[in-house]
Amino acid sequence: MKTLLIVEDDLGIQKQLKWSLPDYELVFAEDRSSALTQVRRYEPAVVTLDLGLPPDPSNASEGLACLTDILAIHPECKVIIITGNTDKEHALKAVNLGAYDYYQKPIDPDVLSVILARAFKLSALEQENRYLRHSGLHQQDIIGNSESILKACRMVEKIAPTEITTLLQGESGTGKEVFARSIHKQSPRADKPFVAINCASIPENLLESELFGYEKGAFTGANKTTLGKIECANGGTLLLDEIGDMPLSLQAKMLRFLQERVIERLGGRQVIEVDVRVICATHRNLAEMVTEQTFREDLYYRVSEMTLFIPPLRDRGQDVLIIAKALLHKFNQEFKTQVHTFSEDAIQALLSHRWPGNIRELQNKLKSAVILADSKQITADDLGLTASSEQNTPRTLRKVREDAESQAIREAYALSNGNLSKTADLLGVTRPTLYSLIDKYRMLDLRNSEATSDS
Ligand SMILES: Nc1ncnc2c1ncn2[C@@H]1O[C@H](COP(=O)(O)OP(=O)(O)OP(=O)(O)O)[C@@H](O)[C@H]1O
Repeated sequence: MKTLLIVEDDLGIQKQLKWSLPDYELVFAEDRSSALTQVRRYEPAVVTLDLGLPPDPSNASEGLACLTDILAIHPECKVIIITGNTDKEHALKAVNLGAYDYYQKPIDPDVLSVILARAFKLSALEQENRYLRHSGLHQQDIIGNSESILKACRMVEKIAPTEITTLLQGESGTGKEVFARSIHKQSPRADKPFVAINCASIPENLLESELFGYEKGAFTGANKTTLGKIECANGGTLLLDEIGDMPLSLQAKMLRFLQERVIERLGGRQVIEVDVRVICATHRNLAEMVTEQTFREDLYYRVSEMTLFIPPLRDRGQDVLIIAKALLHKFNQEFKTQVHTFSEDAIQALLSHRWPGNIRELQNKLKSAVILADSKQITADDLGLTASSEQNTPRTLRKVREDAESQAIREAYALSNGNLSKTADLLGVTRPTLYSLIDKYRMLDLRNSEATSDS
C-alpha cells in the first residue's frame, strides 16, 4: 500500500481523511517537527500539508517553512498544499517554493482522491525515469539507483567534458574501471582509444617499457620498435589502474609525462609529444601513502586534480538487488538457463552480506548460483550465503559496532542532503566527533563533499 503523509493539526479533518482515503496507508503529523520525523521515517511519495500549522495556525509561515524543510529532506516528494478557501496567495507562494499542487478547503474526498492519484502516478513515473536514466541506459554500464551512485554519476557527467586528471578511489571490485570507461565514453575523446594498464599486475622491470615503449635494440630481445600504452592512447584516454602500486623509481618519469605531456621511449633520444587524457584508479589511500613517503607528493597532486570516490556495494542500499537482477539476466543468456527470480531468503542474504569483494564478488556468486540452481529460483543456499556460511566467519563485536556506525552515518548524511552539520545533529554528535568518525571509517567522499555542500 502506498504511504501518504497528512500534515494537519485539526483532529477532525485527520479523522475525516482516515475514513475517506482507504486506498492509502495514512500517517499523520500535527506540526513541523513531527512532519519532518515522519518524512525521514516513511519517505512518502506524496504529502498533504495544511499551511496553517501551530504555533500560529492563522498564519501560513510555519506551513511554508515546513514545506521547504520537507523538500530539503526529500526533494522528490509531491507536496499538496491544503489551504483555507481565502488563502490563494499563500497557496501560489507554496507552489513557487516547489509544492506539487494546492487544494482549497472544504475537503471533498472525491476531488482530493483524484489529485492524490495523479500525484502518486507522477511520482512513480519520475522514479522510473530516474531509474532508467541511471540504471544502464544512460550511463551504459553503471547500474544502480542509490543516492551515492547517482551522485557519482552526476560527477562523471561534469568531469567527462573536461581534461581534468581524475583519481578514482574505491575498494577492489567497486567498478573503478567501469567509471573510467564511462568518463571516456561521455568525453569528446569517445571515438578515440581507451587504454588501460594495471600497474600492480606488471613486474616492476617491465612496467616502464609497457608504459613508454622502446626502440629496437634498447635491450636484449627488443627486436623491433614498440609503442607503449601511453602512445597507444594518443588522442584518447589512458587509465592507470592501481597507480598506488607504481614503483617509486617510475613515479618521477610519470610526473614528467603528466606535466609536459611528452615521453621518450626506452633507448630512444627523441622527445615525443602525446595528447592523452589520464584517469588514475586505486584502492589505496594515496594521501596516507604520501605521508608514509611511499608515493610522491607532487605526483599525488598531479593525479588527483579531481577525486571521485566509488562507494562500496554495501553502502549502495538496494542497488545490490538491481545489479543482481541485471546480472541474472546476463548469465541466463550466457548459460542458456531459465533462472529468473530470487527466493525471499536469497534477497535477505543479498541485502545483509557485507560484500568485501564488491560487484566482482556478486558476479562470481551469481554465476555459480545460476549454474547450481535446481529450480527457476535462486536461493541463499545457491549463492553460498546461508546463515551457517555467514556464521562461519562471525564478525567481532567491534566490527559489528563499526559497521552499524558507518551505516548510520551514511543514512544521516543522505537524509541531510550532504550537509555535515545536519548529519551531526541527526546523529546526536558534535561536528568534531562526526569528523573523527568519518576519518576513522575513511569515508573520504563525505569529507570531500564538505567544501561544496556544507557551507
Ligand atoms: N554498477 C555496476 N553495475 C554492474 N556491473 C558493474 C558495476 N560496476 C562494476 N561492475 C562490474 O563489476 C566488475 C568489477 O568492476 P571493475 O573492474 O571496474 O572494478 P574495479 O574497482 O576497477 O576493481 P579492481 O580495483 O579490482 O581493479 C566488472 O566486471 C564490472 O563490469
